[in-house]
Amino acid sequence: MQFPSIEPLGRSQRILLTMLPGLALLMLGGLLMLYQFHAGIQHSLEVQLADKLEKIEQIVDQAQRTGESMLQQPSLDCQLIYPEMRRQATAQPYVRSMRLIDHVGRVYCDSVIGWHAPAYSQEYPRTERLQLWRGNRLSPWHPLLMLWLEAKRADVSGIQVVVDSDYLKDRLAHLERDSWFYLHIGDRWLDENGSMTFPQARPYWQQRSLASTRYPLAVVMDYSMPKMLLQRLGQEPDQLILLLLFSCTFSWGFHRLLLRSGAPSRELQRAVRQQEFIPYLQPLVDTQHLQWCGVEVLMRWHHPLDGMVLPELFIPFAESTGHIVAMTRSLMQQTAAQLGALTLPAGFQISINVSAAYVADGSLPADCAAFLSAFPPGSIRLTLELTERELITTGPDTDALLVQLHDLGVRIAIDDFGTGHSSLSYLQKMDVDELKIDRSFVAGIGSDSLSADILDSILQLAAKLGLTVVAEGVECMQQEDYLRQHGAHLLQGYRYARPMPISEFLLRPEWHNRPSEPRTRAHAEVHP
Ligand SMILES: Nc1nc2c(ncn2[C@@H]2O[C@@H]3COP(=O)(O)O[C@H]4[C@@H](O)[C@H](n5cnc6c(=O)[nH]c(N)nc65)O[C@@H]4COP(=O)(O)O[C@H]3[C@H]2O)c(=O)[nH]1
Repeated sequence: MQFPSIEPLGRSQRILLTMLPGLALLMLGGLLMLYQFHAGIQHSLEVQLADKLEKIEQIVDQAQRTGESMLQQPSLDCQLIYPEMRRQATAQPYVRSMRLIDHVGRVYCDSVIGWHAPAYSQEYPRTERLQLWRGNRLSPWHPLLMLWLEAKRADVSGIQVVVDSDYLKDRLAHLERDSWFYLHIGDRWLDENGSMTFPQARPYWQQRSLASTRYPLAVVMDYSMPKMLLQRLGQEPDQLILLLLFSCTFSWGFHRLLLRSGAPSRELQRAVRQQEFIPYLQPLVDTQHLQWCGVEVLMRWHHPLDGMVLPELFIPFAESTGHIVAMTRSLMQQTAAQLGALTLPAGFQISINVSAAYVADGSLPADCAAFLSAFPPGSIRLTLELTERELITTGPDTDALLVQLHDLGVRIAIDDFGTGHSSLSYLQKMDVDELKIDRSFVAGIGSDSLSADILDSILQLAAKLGLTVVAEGVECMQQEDYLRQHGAHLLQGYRYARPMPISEFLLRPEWHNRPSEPRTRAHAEVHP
């Protein structure tokens, strides 16, 4: 058996230890997730910047093409060119108006109002290729983009192409919150609402910009990475939920691992300390009246992880390592504590399995005395069942021990009689009171003639030696009838009850409602 183990840690220490790896995983996963989100956001911002810059460059390209086409006209005399200027300003997308500037720096032809009266005319700066204006005479608060194209000809200095800021702001607009785009030209900024502004100085906000390689302009973005990360987390909660689930599962797995990490021997010691080996009782039934007149105490391991563990999975290991002594002592103490407080029927038999290691240990008589002292003197019949699983060393020491035990009123039974090769030699060398016929022989009743013959022989032998015979594994009426007719004294088996916890045993009416008078007589009759 693989022994599950719980280290001797306190509950809170265990919980903390269990949570730590989960928390570490959560933090690591969280950091990885944030890193992934961060990289995704950065990439998306770069893509958006590039996209907006490209769209704004397309607008400026269009304005430049329109201006250049005007400058290529053979004559730039205003009266001749004005209809074409007007037509171009109307027909070309994004272009709002155009102005031809003479070498003095005055507007002499405007696509909106035609040729200028000198009073209206004004000087325009002709050095900046691109400028952002807050507005002009016609719409003073409506920002405009001015593109200056110098003409390499004698009759004109150049042309100014005006682009409405509405087209630009539309290109800057986007849906995401927590980021803000600007068009930056010279020392001026146009935001996505179409206002001339400066980016606000906000704590924790960062800026990225992408400058055009063809024009003196840049698209700038103002953004808050923490806010964008939170927003992304809100948009994609499934990753976080998955991470949480994974961390919890990891913690749980670690918890299981922690519980299973001890060595088998240490685990048995721990289980003894925690009183996880608990007594189950299976009734012994007298063949005369078929009434409950005693119990066999059977060990169960109530493991906190694996639930109820049957003895065959841990007893052989416990016997080979010697832990069985402490385990049986604990079982005896628990049984005495729970049954000793009750008023049991007189002569109530309590059979306990005892391994060779306990016989050799030397503490057995004292433990039996302590067990008996929990009950009124003479009220119970303590029977120790010695199994043949391990060889019990016979000799003077064992003889002395058996004398000591008999002096205390303790009876000795040989368990699983007939299955091992030393059964008969035990009978010869030890002062035995009871034989327990193995359930394999009982199972053969009615079907296997060889088993029935062996069973008959054991019953005859026991009768000759004056020993009590207990038959285990009685499951049906045929077996019960046979055993009653052939001289067995006590019966044990699923026909009457399976092993059960003491609390359940105490609730069973079978041992409460026994008529005391016939029982006592029967007892006297069946027990030599
Ligand atoms: N098929 C069948 N089985 C029945 C029937 N009636 C009883 N049994 C089972 O037969 C076993 C009787 O105990 P055992 O011969 O002393 O055999 C015991 C005993 O050798 C050992 N054991 C149990 N408790 C202790 C203990 O406290 N100390 C020691 N050293 N060994 C123990 O483990 C063995 C198995 O114990 P359990 O699993 O409790 O199995 C018990 C019991 O549940 C039935 O009608 N049909």
